[in-house]
Amino acid sequence: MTMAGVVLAGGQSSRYGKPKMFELYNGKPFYQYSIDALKENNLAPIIISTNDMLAPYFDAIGVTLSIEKECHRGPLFALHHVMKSLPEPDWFFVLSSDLPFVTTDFVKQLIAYTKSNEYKAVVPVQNEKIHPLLALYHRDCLQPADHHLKQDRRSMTALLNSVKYKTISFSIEEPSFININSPSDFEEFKRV
Ligand SMILES: Nc1nc2c(ncn2[C@@H]2O[C@H](COP(=O)(O)OP(=O)(O)OP(=O)(O)O)[C@@H](O)[C@H]2O)c(=O)[nH]1
Repeated sequence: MTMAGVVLAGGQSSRYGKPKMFELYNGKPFYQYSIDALKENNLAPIIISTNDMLAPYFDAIGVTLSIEKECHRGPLFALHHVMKSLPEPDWFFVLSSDLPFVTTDFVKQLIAYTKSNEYKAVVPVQNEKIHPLLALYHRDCLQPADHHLKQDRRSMTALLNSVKYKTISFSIEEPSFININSPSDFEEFKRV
């Protein structure tokens, strides 16, 4: 079984006011935290899914850039684009690029559920909230994703509603879910 890591880093960061994936926490850009959590689980290849405007600013050593022709079409479009361009991997571990507290162990815990052939996605839940942007998708999701995008349905939830997926509950203390949307989010979480 082969598994790729996909870091979603092509958003608009409108709430942040500048491209948030390059914000530094302890001297390291946010997107690098996601790469490291995937790399430390030996996932390969590691893909940064982004667009033409942002691509030149990533330190791309040891990773592959996947550049969307049309930008800002959302995470489902990005995942579909990566799955189509990479015929090899069975599974794709998707992580946003705004998760400076994501852990290697969190990634490892989800990977453990891909051993069964029963599920086409493995998605974590915290406090009853589902987190499709820190989740695993099987290659078999490509066809339903294609179908939804053709109908202009762009949400990951639409995809999840059309495949059998496993949810994994995490405690309220799990820090991996802390995503940074605005400068005030960042200030608050640095304090905590
Ligand atoms: N490749 C790619 N990544 C995306 C796209 N839209 C969002 N993302 C990424 O998905 C993650 C979650 O995005 P959001 O924070 O919800 O949206 P955003 O556009 O980055 O920020 P806002 O404009 O403030 O909503 C981030 O890591 C984004 O970089 C897209 O169209 N393509």
